[in-house]
Amino acid sequence: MKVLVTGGAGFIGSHLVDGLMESGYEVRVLDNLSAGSLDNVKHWLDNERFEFIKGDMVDLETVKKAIEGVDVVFHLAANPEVRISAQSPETLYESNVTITYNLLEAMRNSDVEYLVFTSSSTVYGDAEVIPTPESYGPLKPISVYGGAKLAAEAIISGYAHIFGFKALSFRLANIIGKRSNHGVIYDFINKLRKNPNELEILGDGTQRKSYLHVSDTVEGMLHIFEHFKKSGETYDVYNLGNDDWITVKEIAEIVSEEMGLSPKFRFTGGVDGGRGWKGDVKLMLLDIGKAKSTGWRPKMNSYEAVRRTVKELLEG
Ligand SMILES: O=c1ccn([C@@H]2O[C@H](COP(=O)(O)OP(=O)(O)O[C@H]3O[C@H](CO)[C@H](O)[C@H](O)[C@H]3O)[C@@H](O)[C@H]2O)c(=O)[nH]1
Repeated sequence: MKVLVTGGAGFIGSHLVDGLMESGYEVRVLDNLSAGSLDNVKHWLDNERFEFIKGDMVDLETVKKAIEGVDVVFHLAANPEVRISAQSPETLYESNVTITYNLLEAMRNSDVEYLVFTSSSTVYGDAEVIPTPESYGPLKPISVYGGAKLAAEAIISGYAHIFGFKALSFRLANIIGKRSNHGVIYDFINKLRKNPNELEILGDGTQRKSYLHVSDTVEGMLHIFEHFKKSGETYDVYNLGNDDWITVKEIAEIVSEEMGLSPKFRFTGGVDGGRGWKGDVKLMLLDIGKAKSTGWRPKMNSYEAVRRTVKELLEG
């Protein structure tokens, strides 16, 4: 079976590539290397089952070429920064909606059977039900990023029903681990390397979210994909996260402890009631009952995943 991973040189994408290669798939990666790095997949470059294409999905012809001969597409290429919603909405639209539309247009006349998409917990906005199940609605994202992910989910479902392929969306919690090059843990480590005496925390530090290690994420995606293939469904959605959650202040404490530091915490206060930035969801915990009903379980909880990630990022 031949698989295309868009964004396969990125953080989650490269770990997924590892999982697929280890399972014996033929894997092609399409990545524009804007945020990803060849370094993340360099250990596969000499493998005859692996192929790398540097290209931008904004160009439809590039996408059409990349899906030639492919049975399954894992679509992970995206700009993951919720925080640029206010400054660069057009970037988020292009890198989440336009390129997904191009992929779907390319798939119309192709033999691709399955599309797996990484959506986000941010589609739920400030959910009134916590833990939030997939059936929660109406969905009111509070960031352009979350809106763009929801738009992408919606057109994927529409194309799947009209053009005869099957599609699966994962609404991911905050995914962390080795090779991540953005996000709260990465930021805290960099800030403390610059100034070990003081740590700036955006918002009021009470933002509480669920974090899932990338190893559990990839295991979940591959496990649930197999389950989905047997289900006969045209389109389905699964939350992927943890059963617990952790505050930003607790993350700051774990990062400081692992670095052997006791910095003074300086809270910026943030916006809109202590959020790090406009559109930052303050409380996020997904109901992962549906994912668990397939037999998948996260091996690390949010606290363990955070500690492990700090160690991994410090090791470099
Ligand atoms: O220097 C910092 C950086 C972040 N934060 C806080 O830490 C929390 C987490 O922020 P991240 O940037 O790590 O992650 P987000 O919650 O914004 O979003 C992440 O998780 C989402 C899903 O839950 C999306 O998938 C998205 O792509 C991914 O970056 C936020 O409340 C933020 O305010 C700080 O206090 N200080």
